[in-house]
Amino acid sequence: MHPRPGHGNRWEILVADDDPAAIALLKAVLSGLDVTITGAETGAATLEIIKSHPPGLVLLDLIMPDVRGLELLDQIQQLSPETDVILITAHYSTESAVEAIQRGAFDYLTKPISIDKLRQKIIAWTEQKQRRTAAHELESKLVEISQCEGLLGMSPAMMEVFSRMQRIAPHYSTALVTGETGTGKEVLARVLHQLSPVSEGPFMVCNCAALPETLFESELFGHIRGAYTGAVDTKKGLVEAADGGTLFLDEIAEVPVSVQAKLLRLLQNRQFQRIGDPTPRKVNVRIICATHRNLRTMVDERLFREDLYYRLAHVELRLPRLVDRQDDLRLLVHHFLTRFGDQFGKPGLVLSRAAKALAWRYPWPGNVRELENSLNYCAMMCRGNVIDVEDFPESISRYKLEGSRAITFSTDEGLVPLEEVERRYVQEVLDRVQGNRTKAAEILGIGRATLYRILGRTGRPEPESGSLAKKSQPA
Ligand SMILES: Nc1ncnc2c1ncn2[C@@H]1O[C@H](COP(=O)(O)OP(=O)(O)OP(=O)(O)O)[C@@H](O)[C@H]1O
Repeated sequence: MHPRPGHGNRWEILVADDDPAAIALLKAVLSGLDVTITGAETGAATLEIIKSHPPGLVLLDLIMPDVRGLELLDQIQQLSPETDVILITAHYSTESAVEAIQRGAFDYLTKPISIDKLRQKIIAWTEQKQRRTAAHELESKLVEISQCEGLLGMSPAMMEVFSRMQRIAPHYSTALVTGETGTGKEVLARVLHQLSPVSEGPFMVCNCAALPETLFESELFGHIRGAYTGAVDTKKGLVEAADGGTLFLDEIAEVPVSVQAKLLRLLQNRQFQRIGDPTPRKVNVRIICATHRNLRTMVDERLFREDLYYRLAHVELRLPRLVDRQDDLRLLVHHFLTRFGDQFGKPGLVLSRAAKALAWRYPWPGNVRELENSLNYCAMMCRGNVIDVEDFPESISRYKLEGSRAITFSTDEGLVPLEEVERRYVQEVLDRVQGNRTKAAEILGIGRATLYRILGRTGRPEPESGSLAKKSQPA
């Protein structure tokens, strides 16, 4: 548990001292600060308070009647790792101060205590504690959201997706998930289902691209016996199977135009008919559709019904390309390397510097799926537990630096700011001189410090690329 500020945002401090006069004195000295102070005169009383109501800080007298101060320090830390301890002793010795800090004490003070010094220390502690608590809370929220059912991400773009998803999940009846191939649309659909009120119900997947037109309708809506040649039995479709849960229609753009009207009826009224059966049926189902295609363009080309498009586009979640969220790359690489390291019995699997540089500059057109498959391959191919450039599939390891990468000035979201263009150009020049920063700075006519500043702008870790040329350039 993370001790929180006590009443009215005041931090709680416990003074553990066998001398009641010393407790009273410390209470008086700290009375003007934004803290609440309690006292304990024995080790046992101290531990009782730590167990029942852990304070943010303990001012611990090293000499207690029933237990050695350092032992008490250990016990406090075991019971409440987030509680800080400042040790107070009458006799200063460097060894005991060092030992106290090594054993995890936050600070060390000797008697007689200077009132000014103590107040300064407590003020500094409350400020630091405030910062640590805020950072800790943000971090756990991020981790919790990022790990939402295996949909990893911590980039601003993914944070925006998570935030939208959390707002949509309780209320949507139909949602559209868009994004390039391999960006995680199906994973997102599963998370949306998990977050929705029907999470206990079934999650049925229909891959619209995998079904021939003739089978599509029957697969989706079912049929009755004798409805057509070969329909020997009455069969429920996916729509009915998903009743009480979610139907995921992957590759919705591939739904034959002939079936789109029936799909619209399902979306509008939750009504459908089995093939050959005139009775309309009702279902209680949430529908999530996904596509990597631009449905708007398909509407203009009359390949997709406009009314169906508007019904779907009403609630849209768009997943960014992997290349546009490089902050996630490190997270995903780590995740997949851990997974495949376990799978192939190669714990502690890592990328060499050159491999890292390659992974960071390769555009990953197949997005997370391509990254996952490639790292799976690398984990299988590498000899020890270090993956090098040549362990990557050839299409990636032979990815040429020179001339192969056009600097893109726009992303899916639109044109990019000048600062980003500048950063990309600097990266391009750096690539062409095989990571030689002095040479790159010379060509660009800027100092090395400016070059570092420009590269550092995204906060993205820039692996050293000096050794890349040797390892990753095609023979
Ligand atoms: N954010 C993520 N965190 C962890 N794994 C992910 C993430 N995004 C995608 N993946 C993994 O990448 C692979 C592809 O994901 P998914 O099938 O959801 O992509 P998709 O966008 O539906 O692809 P397609 O358009 O080709 O159907 C899956 O194995 C999935 O587990």
